[in-house]
Amino acid sequence: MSDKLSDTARKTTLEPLLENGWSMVEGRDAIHKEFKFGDFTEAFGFMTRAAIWAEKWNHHPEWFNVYNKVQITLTTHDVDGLSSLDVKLARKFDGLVG
Ligand SMILES: C[C@H](O)[C@H](O)[C@H]1CNC2=NC(N)=NC(=O)C2=N1
Repeated sequence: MSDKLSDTARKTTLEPLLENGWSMVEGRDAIHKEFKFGDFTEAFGFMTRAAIWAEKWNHHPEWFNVYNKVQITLTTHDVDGLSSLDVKLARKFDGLVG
């Protein structure tokens, strides 16, 4: 389990994600990003790789897929808000497509 992100951590670790396509979800302490791929196979390939990391770190995305798009919301249900695990997973997901 991870603590809710401190104000300092939000500046240092969340800010870079918000400059890289992630945005705050309105009304929730959560971040969101839409990933777009060439087709469904590529999108599902990404989801498969992402799922393996999520399971390894026991931290799971809320996500929605249609064809070549994957919309992802990250938050930590155990603390009812963002934690360092969300930052860690967001960075990993960005890395999988980068
Ligand atoms: C019992 C189990 O460890 C918890 O429910 C984990 C599983 N995956 C999780 N994923 C996310 N996103 N938030 C959590 O609080 C969380 N908790």
